[in-house]
Amino acid sequence: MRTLDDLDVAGKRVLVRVDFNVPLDDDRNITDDARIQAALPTLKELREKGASGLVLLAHLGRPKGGPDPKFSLKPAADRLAELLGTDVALAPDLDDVPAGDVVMVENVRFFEGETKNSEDLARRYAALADVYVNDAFGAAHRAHASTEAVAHLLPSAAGRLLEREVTTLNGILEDPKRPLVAVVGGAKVTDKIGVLEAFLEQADTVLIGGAMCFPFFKAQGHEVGASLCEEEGLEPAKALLGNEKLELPSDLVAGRAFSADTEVQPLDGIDVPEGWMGLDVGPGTAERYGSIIAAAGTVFWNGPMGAFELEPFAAGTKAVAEAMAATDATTVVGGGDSAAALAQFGLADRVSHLSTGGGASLELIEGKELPGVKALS
Ligand SMILES: Nc1ncnc2c1ncn2[C@@H]1O[C@H](COP(=O)(O)OP(=O)(O)O)[C@@H](O)[C@H]1O
Ligand SMILES: O=C(OP(=O)(O)O)[C@H](O)COP(=O)(O)O
Repeated sequence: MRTLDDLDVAGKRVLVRVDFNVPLDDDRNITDDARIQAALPTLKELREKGASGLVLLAHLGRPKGGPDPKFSLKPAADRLAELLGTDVALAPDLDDVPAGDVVMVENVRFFEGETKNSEDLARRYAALADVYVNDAFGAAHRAHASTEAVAHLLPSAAGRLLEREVTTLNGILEDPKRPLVAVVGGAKVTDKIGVLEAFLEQADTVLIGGAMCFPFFKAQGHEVGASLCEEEGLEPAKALLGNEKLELPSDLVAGRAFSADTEVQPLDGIDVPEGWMGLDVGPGTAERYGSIIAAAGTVFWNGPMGAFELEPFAAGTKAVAEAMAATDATTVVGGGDSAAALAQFGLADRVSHLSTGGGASLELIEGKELPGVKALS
C-alpha cells in the first residue's frame, strides 16, 4: 500500500477521502467527533508539506435519491473548521467547488453513481485535484467511486489513519492470543451477517447482540414483535444456527418505540410481544457475555448491544464496554457507534485499539482484501 511517504504533494491540490460519518442527535449536533479528530494528522501533514489546497470527499448516512438536508455534511465541515482553525467551505456540488485552503464537497452519496463505483463520477472527482489520498478507513470496505474508482485516476496513497488502522489491526490479529472472542451487534445487520460465517472460522466465540439477534430468533421460530428484523438476514442466520461458537441473547429489554421516554418492559426470554421491539439485551445476557469477555485473550467488538443512545436501553452495551475496559486481554473496538458508546461511558481510552471502522475492521479480520486499500497497492 502506497502511503504519504510515497506521494509528492508540494504545490499540489490534494483530493482527500475522509470518513466523517459521525453520529448526530435529533438537532444535528455531533455526539462523537472521533472520526473527524482521527483525520487531523493527515490533513495537517498535507498542509505542512505544502499542498496548495485540500478538497475533502466524505459520506454521511445512507441517503437515497439525491440531496437531502438531513444528510448534509455541514455539521462535520463546521466541526473541522473549528479543529483546524481555518475556514472550511462546503461545496453543494462538483461543478461549483471554490478554490481555498480546505474545501469540503457535500455528501458524495448525493451523487448518482457513487455507490455503484461509477467511472464517470470518479473522473469528475479526479478533475478537482492533482493527487488523491484515501484516509477513510471506515469506508475502505466499500468499492465506491470516491474510495475505489478515483484511486486509479490520480497518483494516490493512503493517509496516516488508513495506514495506521491496517497496520495495527493486522498486527493484533496476525497471531491473536486465544480465546479470540468477537462481539457483534448494531443495526447494519444485512451488511454484517454475511461476514459472520468467515468470521466464525477465525474466532473461538462470537457473541451476538443488538438487532443482529432477531434474524436468528425469527429463524428459530420465535416472535420478534416490532423489532428491527431485516428479511435479508434470515437465510444467512439459518445457515449459521447450530454453530457451537455462536452465542445468542437469552433475555431482552423491550420498548414500545425507539424513544427514550417510551414504555419499557424487561423480558425473561427472547420472545418479543406484538407491538414491542427488542432494544437491548437483558441483564442475564449481559452477565454471561461479560464472563466470556473476562476469560478471553483477545476481544474484537463491533456494534452496540442495544439502542445505547437511549438511556433505558444502554445497560447491555455499558456492561460489555465495562467488561472490555476491565480485562487484561487485547481489546479492539471498531465502528462509529461502538466508539461513540465507549466515549459515552468514559471508557474510550481503556481499550487496546479504538478503530474508526466497524464493517471495515470486521472484513479485514475476516481476511478479506478491502477494495479501498487494494486500489492503493
Ligand atoms: N435492538 C436494536 N434495535 C434497533 N437498533 C439497534 C438495536 N441495537 C442497536 N441498535 C442501533 O444500532 C446502531 C449502531 O449500529 P451499527 O452502525 O451497526 O454500529 P457501528 O457504527 O458501531 O458499526 C445504534 O444507533 C443503535 O441504536
Ligand atoms: O459508519 C461506517 O461504518 P461502520 O458503522 O461499520 O463503522 C462507515 O462510515 C461506512 O458507512 P456505510 O456502512 O454506510 O458504508
